[in-house]
Parts: sequence; structure tokens; C-alpha cells
Amino acid sequence: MTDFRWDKLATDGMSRRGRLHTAHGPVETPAFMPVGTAATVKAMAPWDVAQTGAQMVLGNTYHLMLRPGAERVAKLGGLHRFMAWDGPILTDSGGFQVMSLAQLRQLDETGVTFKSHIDGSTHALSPERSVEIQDLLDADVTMQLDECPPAGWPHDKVADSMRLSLRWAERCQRAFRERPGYGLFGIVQGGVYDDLRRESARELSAMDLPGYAVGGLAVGEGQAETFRVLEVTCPELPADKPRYLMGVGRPDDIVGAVMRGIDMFDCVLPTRSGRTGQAFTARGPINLKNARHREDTRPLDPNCDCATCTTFSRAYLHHLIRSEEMLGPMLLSRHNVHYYQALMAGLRGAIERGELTEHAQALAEGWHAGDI
Ligand SMILES: CNc1nc2cc(C(N)=O)ccc2[nH]1
Ligand SMILES: [Zn+2]
Repeated sequence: MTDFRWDKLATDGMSRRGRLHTAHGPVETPAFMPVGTAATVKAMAPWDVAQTGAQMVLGNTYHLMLRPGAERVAKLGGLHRFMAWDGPILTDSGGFQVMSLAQLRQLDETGVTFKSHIDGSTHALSPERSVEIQDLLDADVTMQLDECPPAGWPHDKVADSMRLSLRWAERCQRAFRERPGYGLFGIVQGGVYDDLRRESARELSAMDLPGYAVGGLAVGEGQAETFRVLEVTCPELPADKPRYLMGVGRPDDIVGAVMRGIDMFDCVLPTRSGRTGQAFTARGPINLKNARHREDTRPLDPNCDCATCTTFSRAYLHHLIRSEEMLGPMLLSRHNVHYYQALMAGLRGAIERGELTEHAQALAEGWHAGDI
């Protein structure tokens, strides 16, 4: 059984080309993880997800602990068997979604208690229980339980929150069941405050964890602030460990974050916006609901070799979305995840060639050119 580790294969400025080794196989980085919230990447079968080139998917602890339940998933053989995904899986801790989805939640030193948004039942999530749930799910990467402070909190509140998350990181590390191929990631917090970000990154680095996430971002702070926080945080993290930016993002967010030292991403954008008719292309996003597509026989993106783009016209995709046919979200989700995976493959190659700056420039010119 392989040991959990990340190999750094090449660098270009602050960016890194690497390979993550997990119990369920390797992951080429920089990597984008499609979000499989309730044990499914919405509107995509696992073979569709694999065909996009995705190697690792994300599962949400909050949803799975409520339904079908962590013990039940374990009884059914774990998340890989349950959802027929035999590649690596990262699960989040549940903390972020409790604070954004649950009702009547109470957070204190012990953890967070809340009422399920599904049936109103009461649940408790401590650092130890979050680690146990992710173990029951058989996640290759377990995320520490943390608190994600809302944008706009003052320095003193963010400081208290960040230090609580540090104490929870220690508790998660003690509770984590070490086994080959599995790893626990810490999460750097600290809001938009440089001193707090440095304190969090340094304290977590001293814990010698197998990987580090940068949390507390993509909460409305804007791209410039996100990038500034990365410029402060990444240099404080170990150079030989993977860095995961949670919840990011649009294609241009991802390129900018890779250039600032990030290796892993997850975001609902390609699947969620695909379901509403938005498609990401080399010439920027387009919305298939727009009437201008109704007789357009061209493919969605002539530069894309996915099944959606090589089989169907924009007119047909427009029809499916306008008719609210199930096939619409299916085809657009597949294209968007394929587009994100092709974006990551292009970034990996550019870093290997030492041409990331030029590659990023060419991508931006395409996006700004706009659809024709
Ligand atoms: C979509 N934005 C986003 N920001 C996040 C922050 C966290 C976090 N744990 O700070 C987790 C998930 C997140 N998703
Ligand atoms: Zn396509």
C-alpha cells in the first residue's frame, strides 16, 4: 500500500507541478476536484466524471452524515464502493456547510451542534466526530474541522476564530487514524488579516501535516483580496506539501491561484452553472439560454473535444435548456468539468515547460475575446 505523499516534479515561479499519491491512486497537480456533494457529481455518472480526466472528487460530510449517514455508508463498503468511484476522494469536515445550510446551529469550543435542514433532527459535530465520519466514509483526504469566518468580521473576532480552528486541528490530528495512503489536511484561516494568516500557517506547519488547505476565502472578498491572502499565506507553508484552495473557482481564479502556489481546487461552479445553461469556453462563459443560440449549428466550443462539443449543436443545447430537459444539465455538466480538466492539464504542461506566464496570458486573451 502506497504511503500518502506529494511529489514536487517541477516549478515555474511560485507555481508547482506535482503528483499526489493516495490509497486510491495518484492525482496529477495542479488538480481540480469536481464536487460530489451527496455521493454524486450532480447529473454525471462516475464513468462520465472519469472521462473528463478528473482523478479525485470531493464529498460533503454534512450532507452524507445526514443522509444516508456515515455508519450506513461504512456498512455499505465506504464511499468509493457506494458511488462506484474507485479514484481518490477528499471529504470536507462539514463545518463550512453546517454554518451555511443548517438551522439553529451553536458553535463553541467543543464543536458545533445543529438541526438538519432535511428533517430538523439534532446533530453534533466535534473535531473527533468529523474525523470519525470521514474515516467511516473512507476518504483518502480528511479535512480538519474548522470555522470559516464570514467576510467582514473584525480582526479580534477572526483571531479568536482562527485560534479555535488551530485547537481543533490539534484534536483532529490526535483523533485521525493513521494508515498508509490516507492523510489529514489542516486548514489555514485568518480572514484577510496578514498577521493572522501567518500565525495560522506557521502553527499548522509546525504540526507537520501531510497537506494544507487555505480556507476562509471565496466568501465574497473578491479576487484581488483572495490573491493577496495567497501571496501572504503560501510562502509560510511547507514547500514540499500540497496546498488546497477551498471553493475556488472561476477559470481565471484558478490560473491566478496556481501562479501563487496552489495545487488543488474544488468548486461547484462547473456543475452548478452547467445546470442553469452556463458553459465555460476558451472564449469565455456563454449562456445557452440566450436566444442568439437557437439556430446556431456550431459546437459549443470548437476547441473542445468532449462528447457534448463533438456531437451536438448550440441550437440543440439551447433547446434542451429552454425545455428544461434532463439531458441539458447532463451535457453541460460534462462539458464544463471536461473544460476544467483540460484547463488543469494545460497548466500542468505549461509549468513543466516553464511557460506558465505566457500560457496564462494566452488564456486571458481568449477569455476576453468573447464569444463569436
Ligand atoms: C465557495 N467558497 C468556499 N469557501 C470555503 C471555505 C471553507 C473553509 N473551511 O474555510 C470551506 C469551503 C469553502 N467554500
Ligand atoms: Zn466540450
